[in-house]
Amino acid sequence: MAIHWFPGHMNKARKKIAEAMPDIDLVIEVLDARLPFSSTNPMVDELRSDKPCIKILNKADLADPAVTDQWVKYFSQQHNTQAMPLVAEDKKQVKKVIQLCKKLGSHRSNKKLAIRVMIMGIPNVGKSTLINALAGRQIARTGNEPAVTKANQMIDLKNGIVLSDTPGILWPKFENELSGYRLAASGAVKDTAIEYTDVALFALDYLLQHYSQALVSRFKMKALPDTAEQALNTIAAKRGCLRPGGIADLHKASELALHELRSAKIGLISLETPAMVEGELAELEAARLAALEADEQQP
Ligand SMILES: Nc1nc2c(ncn2[C@@H]2O[C@H](COP(=O)(O)OP(=O)(O)OP(=O)(O)O)[C@@H](O)[C@H]2O)c(=O)[nH]1
Repeated sequence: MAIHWFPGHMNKARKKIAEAMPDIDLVIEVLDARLPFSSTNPMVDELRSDKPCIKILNKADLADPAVTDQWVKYFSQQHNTQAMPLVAEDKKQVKKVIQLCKKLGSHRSNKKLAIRVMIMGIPNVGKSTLINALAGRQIARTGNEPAVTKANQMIDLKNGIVLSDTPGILWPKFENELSGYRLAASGAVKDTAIEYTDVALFALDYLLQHYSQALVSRFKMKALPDTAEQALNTIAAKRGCLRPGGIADLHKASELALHELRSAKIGLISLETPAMVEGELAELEAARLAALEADEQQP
């Protein structure tokens, strides 16, 4: 089941979070380590205001560790923010999250009270998996389809932490077209949002630029393809994705390539770096200013 984020839904989610926030001591934002910028929603920082926040780069087992390090440094520079990579089912790592929650909540005047934590994030980043791991038992349902977390659960972990569940679900933002493609490539948004083959071509183009050796070796390519189209055709040929008459079945090859990307079979791949995202944001801002200027010059 997928959430369709109509403006009504968005306003309702936002209102619920805003109402719950005064009773929250600490926000945990769960991000996808492969695309920490595209899997965030700026509303998290807006709604938490000056409350401390732990940004969890979840699914770190699928991401490029060197790039994840860059993201941890990037987020750690933000106001009242700590960042850490995580594999949500790794008990040792989850213990560290609990310790960090307690440390950040130690400013509370009454130290006997449990720290009240809200877990926030877009669908499918691993919020429920993390909640279950923090609790040490099955509390929230998990699934690889977006939007299974149920509303309004208060969970006493009996370890000094009380979790407020749902109001934390936000929608991915699509202001930046590239973010939309990255979300689709990672499987975070339903494939129907953008044409499947387009997503695969986007991903292959990115892999050719940043992880070409991993791509060549996974699909046993004889030479580095010049273009994403060529790469997709090679994958179709190598993996027998053919239609009657020996024509390449590009839809099937796209499905296969994306599946292997998402399950890290091609390698540990991050879809964006802080430098890349900052460059894109600067370009967007320049385009916005140019459009404003052009508007002003209209008679
Ligand atoms: N590889 C990997 N997969 C993970 C990790 N954490 C969660 N997942 C998987 O990601 C999928 C989504 O996890 P959920 O915990 O259901 O995500 P959610 O954010 O609660 O999703 P909604 O309920 O839609 O808001 C599931 O298939 C999980 O098994 C992780 O650290 N690594």
